[in-house]
Amino acid sequence: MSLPRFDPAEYETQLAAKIARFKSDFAPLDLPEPEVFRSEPLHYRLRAEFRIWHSEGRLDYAMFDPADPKRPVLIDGFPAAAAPIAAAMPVLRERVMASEPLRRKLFQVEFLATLSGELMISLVYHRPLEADWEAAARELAAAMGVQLIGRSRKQKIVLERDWVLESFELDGRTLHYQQIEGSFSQPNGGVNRQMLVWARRQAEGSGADLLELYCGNGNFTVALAPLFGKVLATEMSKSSVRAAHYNLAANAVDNVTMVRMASEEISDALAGGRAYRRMQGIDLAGYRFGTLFVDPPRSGLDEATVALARRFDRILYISCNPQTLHDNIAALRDTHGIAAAAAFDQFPYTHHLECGVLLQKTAA
Ligand SMILES: C[S@@+](CC[C@H](N)C(=O)[O-])C[C@H]1O[C@@H](n2cnc3c(N)ncnc32)[C@H](O)[C@@H]1O
Repeated sequence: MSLPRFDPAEYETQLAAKIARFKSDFAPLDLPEPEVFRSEPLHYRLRAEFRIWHSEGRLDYAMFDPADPKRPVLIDGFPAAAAPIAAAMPVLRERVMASEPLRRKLFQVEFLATLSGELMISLVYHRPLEADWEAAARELAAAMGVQLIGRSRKQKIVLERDWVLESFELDGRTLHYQQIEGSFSQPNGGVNRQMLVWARRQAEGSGADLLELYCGNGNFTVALAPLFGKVLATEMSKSSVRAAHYNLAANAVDNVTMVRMASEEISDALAGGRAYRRMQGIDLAGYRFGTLFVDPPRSGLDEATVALARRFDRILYISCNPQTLHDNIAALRDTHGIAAAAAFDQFPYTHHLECGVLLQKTAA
């Protein structure tokens, strides 16, 4: 693997190759023709991080080629970066270079942007940060109009807030999402919107109640909840659960119960396993679950969660790893078949492909 080349002239050819591979790998599982959702060919990434390379008073953004990981590749810009990041990169570099407290032992820079135009920048150092850093950082944040965070070992300085607020229109609603520094958020904002639209289309008319696992900051929860009676949503990360609570309130979604639980734990609880303190007050018997929605990490569904999924009539599955998606669908093949499929090009110019499938029960 090497650093991607961002050449829009190659975009369609590369995407066609990924789709062809998806179709042939999944043909033995009777994959229906997938709907294909394209990315913007440039400026699509809302997250980016770069090492900082110091040389004789000069600073450069650097990336590392996995094929040659010791040699920094100095870059002038990053064509994949969303507009707020692309505009901020040269300004930040000049300002940091001109300021001793901001420049000294700066190791890494992380950007998190939103479609709504907000930007947060984390400056990561190999030294403790003191008052002179904070004074210079406040000036920088005000001049650039961004959220700024300083981090070093066991230290995190947040000047105003450690999150940005995403907002966009979806099927006639304006949705708002808090996205917290260091927590998961979808990297390609345009493709994420298309995933939400597709997932809503698959869920339409399913009624009954929804169980969602791996809900993160409630990205899909907020979009899907109005299509269901009640929703039980679970996620493992504390900061994501905090953001999810904020996002349910910010979008006036009031039919969701959120629990911080690993998928293995909720699968165990629903299989009648041990009593979990975090489930106290939740009337599991009061849910009429018809749909399971999952968006797991690259490792896919664990065995207990596959066993849980088997009990659902409809499984809506978003996956960032076709290999584990394939294995999970193969494991469910005796009870479920693929009713709809989609390919979302979240990661242009790489071999990665995000996929969506709707699995429907074919046998008890
Ligand atoms: C691909 S992200 C999807 C998040 C969310 N659906 C979204 O669209 O932003 C996967 C999420 O699963 C969570 N996660 C990872 N392992 C988990 C586990 N064993 N149980 C529950 N959640 C887990 C991560 O914290 C992360 O938020």
